Amino acid sequence: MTARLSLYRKAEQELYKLDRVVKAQFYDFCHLFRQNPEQPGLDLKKLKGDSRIYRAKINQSYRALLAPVGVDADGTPSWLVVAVRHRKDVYDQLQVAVNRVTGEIEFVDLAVVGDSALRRAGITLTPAEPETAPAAKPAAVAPVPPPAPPMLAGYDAEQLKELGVADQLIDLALAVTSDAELDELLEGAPPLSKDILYGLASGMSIDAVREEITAPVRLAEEPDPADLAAAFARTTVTTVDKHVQAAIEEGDFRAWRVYLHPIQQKIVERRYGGPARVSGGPGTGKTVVALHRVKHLAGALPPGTDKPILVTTFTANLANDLRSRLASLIEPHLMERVDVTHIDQLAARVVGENTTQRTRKRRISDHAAVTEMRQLLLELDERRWDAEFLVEEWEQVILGQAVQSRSAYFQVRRAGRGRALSRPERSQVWKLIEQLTARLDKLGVETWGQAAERAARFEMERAAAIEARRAAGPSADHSSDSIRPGYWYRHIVVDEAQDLRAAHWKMLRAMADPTLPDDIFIAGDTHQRIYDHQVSLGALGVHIRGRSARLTLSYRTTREILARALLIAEDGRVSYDDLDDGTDTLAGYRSILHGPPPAFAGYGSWEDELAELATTLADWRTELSTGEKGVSVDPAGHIAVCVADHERVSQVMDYLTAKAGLTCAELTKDGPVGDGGIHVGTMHRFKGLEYQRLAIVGVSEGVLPRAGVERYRKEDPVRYERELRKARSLLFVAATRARDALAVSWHGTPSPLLAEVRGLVAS
Ligand SMILES: Nc1ncnc2c1ncn2[C@@H]1O[C@H](COP(=O)(O)OP(=O)(O)OP(=O)(O)O)[C@@H](O)[C@H]1O
Repeated sequence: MTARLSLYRKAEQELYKLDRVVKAQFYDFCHLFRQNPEQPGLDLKKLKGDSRIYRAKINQSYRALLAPVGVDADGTPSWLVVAVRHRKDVYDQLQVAVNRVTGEIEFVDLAVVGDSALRRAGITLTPAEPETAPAAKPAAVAPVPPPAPPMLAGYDAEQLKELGVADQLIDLALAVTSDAELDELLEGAPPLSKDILYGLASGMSIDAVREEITAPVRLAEEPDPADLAAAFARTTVTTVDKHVQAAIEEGDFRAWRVYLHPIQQKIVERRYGGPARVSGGPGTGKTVVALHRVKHLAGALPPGTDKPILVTTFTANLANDLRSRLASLIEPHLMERVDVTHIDQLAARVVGENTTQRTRKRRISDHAAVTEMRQLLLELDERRWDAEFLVEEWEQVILGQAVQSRSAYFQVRRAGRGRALSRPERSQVWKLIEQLTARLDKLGVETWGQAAERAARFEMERAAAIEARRAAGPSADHSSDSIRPGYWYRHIVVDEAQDLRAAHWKMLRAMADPTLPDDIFIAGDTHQRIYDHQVSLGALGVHIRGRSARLTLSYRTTREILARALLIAEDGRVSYDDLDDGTDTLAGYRSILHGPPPAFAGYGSWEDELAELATTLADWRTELSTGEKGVSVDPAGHIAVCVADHERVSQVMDYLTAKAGLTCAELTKDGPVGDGGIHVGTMHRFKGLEYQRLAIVGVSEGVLPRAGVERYRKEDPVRYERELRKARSLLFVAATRARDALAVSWHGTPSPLLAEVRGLVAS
């Protein structure tokens, strides 16, 4: 071998989209190039504009653009493929550069920039292989329409340069006058330039861009712009070896495993003095960061056969998803060191280990507990209290704050509970809850909240014993101790953290040594909280202050979907907590993906709505399997229907199967059940998932929020607001599961949560 060859990310993405035959010819090209780059068939030539870029022939039509990036210790020259494209799209002006902020190699691609933007900035591209005589692009110069004011008129070249925009793009960026022009300019732009310019165009202030986008990726010292070898060492590339074929065939699906955004990378690799948290809107890669964090931590473990890393999340199906994604990211021997368990399962395990078969109880849902409470109130002929209110009071105040006694309950803060309770009322509530717990006990059952609280207590006792032993010093006699000598886990990584209960946090806190760094890593977004478990981590001993980071760039959802989803989450009146005592926002949350605007439509009846749904799903299925944008997909598992409640799941599935001949699988807590291609489930089940096309149906008044909520409007306004916010978050979670297409519909009167979006669609 006389040359080493690597692939720049952009080139890899271009390859994904090429025809199979060209891909195969590219593999042959790589083989020949590695043998001898100079062989005549490859026709290696420098571009005229940038002496560091060469073009070489893949076949009659396609060219690889390459840059020599240094020589290995054994004297082998190293080359980087920066682009793969049709020869008519190769221009002499293409350039590689070293970014002055990140020090990474950047390939600036003006070939995809729109003509009007190029002309406005006075740039003419010269084809490297002209068909006949060299011609400017475009041939016919249409008069440039009178310029609209430039979008970034408030900024100057020096500012863009300082932020890290690639030099070649600066004049063009300052000249663009519309979103469409900006999209064209940035399609082939290096990632940092893209982030900065989209950030400024979406209204972020220059200081916010500097702080959130540039600062996290700035090298300590300005890099040498001429040192391509050093820049190459800093750049993530794919090595072209026998595995490249598999990588390219896998396409975009592997991207998250290989290319972290520099901000994601920083969060993953940092050493934290204590618990740390990453937040960010849907699809910004929080789970991806959490998984890479596990990889990073697992790679640094001392050898062993134990499982010192816990990865946990809210539900069984999300835990399954994390497990399979992690298995595709890390080596099997590291995977064996990781315990992936959903939080209730973990609590159940702790309770199981600390109790005997005889004292173990069957777990019931809160819903079942409300039914028991209702029965109890009936038997007592107690009409002053509402069963749901009492069970919530128990869950959120008594269990949530680990209130152990009646006198403690008199003192406790009941923040967010709405209705105030006098001392005599608290006394009545306490008594009724005592009666309920006695009743459940007799039945041999407990709620998941009770189990979590018990687990927390067991673990806190264990942690206290460990600390006491530590305080006593190594020479003390521990022979009669019944407690295991150490903490369960060295590192804990939590995903979907916004929905964990206070008791879960207390349990987790007690399971990892609080004196060691990198103990707990938390990923979550409070805008997506769909259960009633609001906590203040600091008060539970999980101190994240000063160790929080936020992601703002969505990799999942198109800008069109995001803009509508934001109107659902934030109507200007709602504020969201940051899992501590501060607030969180979605400021700067943005996407660089484009797609059709989501459809919002109302129908006269449920039957009409279902009929239209069937047509939409059939169209989507055909479009995906016939290769939209040139890439065909087996539509199974890529299309889903989301509804507010379980009853509607059955109605949708029955209709689609019986009347439209479409096969469905129901999304359950353990994932899809059945082998039908279209997944159907309640909004709660969609948490953490994503689909290429998604329909949300039945979004009518009285469904979201459910009709029962209305009675709290006067009775208990705080509760009313809480219910409204939960419904809002639920719809927000649902809408942001869609990658490319979203259709939202209702029959009769639409849900009030759609008011703002419908206003936008109508205007
Ligand atoms: N660096 C990256 N490169 C390519 N794709 C990425 C990257 N980071 C995230 N993604 C993709 O973006 C999508 C969303 O990522 P992820 O599920 O981690 O987001 P999230 O913030 O956890 O979302 P949610 O809060 O909605 O659950 C996934 O398809 C993921 O593969």
